[in-house]
Amino acid sequence: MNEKTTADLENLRGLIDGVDQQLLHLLRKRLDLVAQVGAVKHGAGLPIYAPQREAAMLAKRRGEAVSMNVSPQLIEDILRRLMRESYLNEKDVGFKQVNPDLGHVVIVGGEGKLGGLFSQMLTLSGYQVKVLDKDDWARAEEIFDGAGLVIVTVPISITCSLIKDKLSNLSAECILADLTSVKSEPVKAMLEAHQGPVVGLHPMFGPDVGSLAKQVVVVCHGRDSEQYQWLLEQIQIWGARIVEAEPERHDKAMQLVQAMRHFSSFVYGLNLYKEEADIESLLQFSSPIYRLELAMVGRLFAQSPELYADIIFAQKESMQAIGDYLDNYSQALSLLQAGDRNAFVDQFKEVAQWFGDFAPQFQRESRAMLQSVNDMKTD
Ligand SMILES: O=C(O)C(=O)C[C@]1(C(=O)O)C=C[C@@H](O)C=C1
Repeated sequence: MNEKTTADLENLRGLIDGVDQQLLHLLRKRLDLVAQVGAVKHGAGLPIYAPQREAAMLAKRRGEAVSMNVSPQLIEDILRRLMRESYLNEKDVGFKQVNPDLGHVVIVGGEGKLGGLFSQMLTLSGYQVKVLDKDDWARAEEIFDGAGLVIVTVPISITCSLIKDKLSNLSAECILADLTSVKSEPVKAMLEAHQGPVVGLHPMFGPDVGSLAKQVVVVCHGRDSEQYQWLLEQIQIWGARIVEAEPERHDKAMQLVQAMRHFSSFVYGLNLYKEEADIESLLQFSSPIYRLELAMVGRLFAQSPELYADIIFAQKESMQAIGDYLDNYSQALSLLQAGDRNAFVDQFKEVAQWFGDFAPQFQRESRAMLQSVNDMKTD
């Protein structure tokens, strides 16, 4: 680089620094305004996530961007990222308490991560939360006394027996709920053990989400739904969407969404290990989509084996779904072994047709994810 180029670059970079600093001041200003919105919403009991406002705002800013010759996708990306920050900041103000007359809440297994998250959200909404963990059963009577809501969040393998053995003496006004990732058996166990209101919940997210905005909570109604309507409203104020489902339909979906999905990730990791793959060089040669795939598999092994064993072993019917996958894998492999390229292409087309409009939709969604993966690269 000659001296002039160096000086020009230095000058321009100085100006860019100035613009970035202005951006920073604007961000601070936006965060302060969002904090005020959070306080207003808290007072009025409005949900943290306002999809209509977001859609209207994004459409306007996109239009303005076009007229200023700025990419509309750029402003949308930036605003979506800022709104993610808003969810976190608005959360800190706390939430309206929908049912101030409720007695305290007991979280059975509250030292677990999901239990901890619910405990935090309920506390931020003004409820008194007591945790009952495995060493506290000697004090159980005292902890349950006066409770308005008991939430069970213990490993799936012990959920039903715990409900049956330990939760059959709750008062009839108390709401009994669970957060288990299968629903048929736990809801049945709760209905058998308890006379009062019963509801099965399945939060479709992990405990590290930060905010519940845009997350989904599946609800399986048990008994006396009018008694726990406030709880569903409270969850919506936290920003989550409620999806109602019959326990059987939910559990069937989980065989594919959870058991089969996690099991194939497990086998993928097992295979890399047995093949003695060199992760460093896989990463070096990986396309963004492969990196994403490796991240999806690798993150499994950063978590608790018991948790995944619990999910995978939860329903014996999952074995059928996993067995079908193995059969399809073998059949597809036999096309390859037979060198039958045409049959592979035909099969591909058949599946693509079945995916229909979802295929291009998933392609668009993954494009945005892949760009973020690329943005995160530092070398
Ligand atoms: O306008 C609101 O209701 C806000 O809470 C602010 C804001 C934003 O950051 O602009 C954040 C979350 C909502 O989903 C919509 C918009």
